[in-house]
Amino acid sequence: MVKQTIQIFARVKPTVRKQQQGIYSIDEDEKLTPSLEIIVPHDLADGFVNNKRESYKFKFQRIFDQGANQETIFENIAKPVAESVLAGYNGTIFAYGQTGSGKTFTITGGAERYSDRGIIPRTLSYIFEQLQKDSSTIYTTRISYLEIYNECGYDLLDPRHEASSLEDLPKVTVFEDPDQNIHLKNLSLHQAATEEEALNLLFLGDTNRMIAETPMNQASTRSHCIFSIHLSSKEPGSATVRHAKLHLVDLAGSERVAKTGVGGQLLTEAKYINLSLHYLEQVIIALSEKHRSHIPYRNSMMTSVLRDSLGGNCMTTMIATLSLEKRNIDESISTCRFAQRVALIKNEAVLNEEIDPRLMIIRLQKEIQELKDELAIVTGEQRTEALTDAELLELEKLITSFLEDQDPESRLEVGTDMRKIHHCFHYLKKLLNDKKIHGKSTVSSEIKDQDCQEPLKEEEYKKLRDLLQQRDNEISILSEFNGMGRGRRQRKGGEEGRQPRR
Ligand SMILES: Nc1ncnc2c1ncn2[C@@H]1O[C@H](COP(=O)(O)OP(=O)(O)OP(=O)(O)O)[C@@H](O)[C@H]1O
Repeated sequence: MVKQTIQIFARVKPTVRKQQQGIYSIDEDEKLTPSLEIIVPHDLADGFVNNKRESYKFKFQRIFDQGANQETIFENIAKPVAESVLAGYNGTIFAYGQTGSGKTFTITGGAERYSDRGIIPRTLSYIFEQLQKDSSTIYTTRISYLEIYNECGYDLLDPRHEASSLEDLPKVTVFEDPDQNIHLKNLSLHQAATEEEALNLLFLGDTNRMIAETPMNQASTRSHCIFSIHLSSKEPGSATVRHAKLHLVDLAGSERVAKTGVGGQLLTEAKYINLSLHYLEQVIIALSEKHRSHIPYRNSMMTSVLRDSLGGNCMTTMIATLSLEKRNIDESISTCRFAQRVALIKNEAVLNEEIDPRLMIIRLQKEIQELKDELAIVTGEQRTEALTDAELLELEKLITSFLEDQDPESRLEVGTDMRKIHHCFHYLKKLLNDKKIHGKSTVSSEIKDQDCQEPLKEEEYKKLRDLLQQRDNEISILSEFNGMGRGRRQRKGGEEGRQPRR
């Protein structure tokens, strides 16, 4: 588990007019936590005598001044997050700032020059480069692109997007499972095997993105957009799969409604944007306060979707985009204040590992087969097939000789092969039934008969002994009679040294 507070960075958009200089300064002396000082010009102060503060200082992990290019932003902000995603952790990078401050430029990039590519295309490029290098792991990359417009979710990769108006498209809805995991219904996931495929999905989504114009920004995006890269990885032969999500979030502008000077549809949009940003702020405030048990994630779609990114299982980074011009001072201070609160939020990122049940079954089946093979080696038998006719015949011969063996200690040796043991029982049962039903003479019945003859043998033995005694007597008489007393044999009881004739 990695415990980390949300990392906050500031990026200052290049100003057009030189006169804007002197509004802010960056203190790089404090190397570890540089600070940004915003100076409120005197002419903005209310009235002749006032107690208004003249400057505000805010600390950030790093502050990127006007000269910072897209490569620097990627290397310092996005690359470390992409690396943790490759290692199996969830990551989020979100850009927050007023309209026209450079959120889209930072997250997606500018369309004019290749070097203006933003965090999304550079991250895709970096991730696919790393995946290609690592041949020891199997990776699957899927992309989703969600737009939240007026508090409704839309799938920017829905192929019907171009043909249908926004209202006719199925809305993406949020639902929570019993384990409080958030799922998005109607949001498609597209597999991308290469960087090119992933970039095509980004371009498709950007084309479908809701664009409206306001007097303040001629190409101002009026919706929140979440480009997500879902990365699954597994080692060959392993049933453990790692899942990591990287959300790259371009929030709608945070300017105040009054300042935009819009009405009608655009006013409605601005209200929704302000409301959802207000709910985001509520969540941030609740999270930054200690001992708050309830966090109002459910108030808006955006906070529900970003639930894990805010105070959950995620490594999150915020980029405060600032357009530090005189007229934007208030907005810039407000953006920085928001960032300071965000910096207090602690996240706990864990490795998202799970056992794939499909792979687990395959692994267990393999294990069973291995055990069967092992057992077969131990018993010397192939246990998976039915016994052959030859094996059955052999076994029956073995049973017959066992039954015929008069030695009470004799054993029927069939090994540990359960098929043979079962067959022995069946065969014995069959023999007994045959005897009972048909009175057939069987090996066992013959043995029984032999057992019954035992007393007869004893009788015969007695008879023979008597006969021998009689013969002995006769010989003695004859010897005496013929004067052959020397040849007379000495016998105890007339039986010693003689074997009865059978
Ligand atoms: N760092 C930068 N370098 C050069 N041009 C920039 C930079 N940041 C922003 N711009 C330019 O400023 C204009 C407004 O920027 P962008 O559209 O990114 O703002 P935004 O914050 O996304 O606005 P909105 O909230 O309306 O979506 C664009 O023309 C963009 O190319």
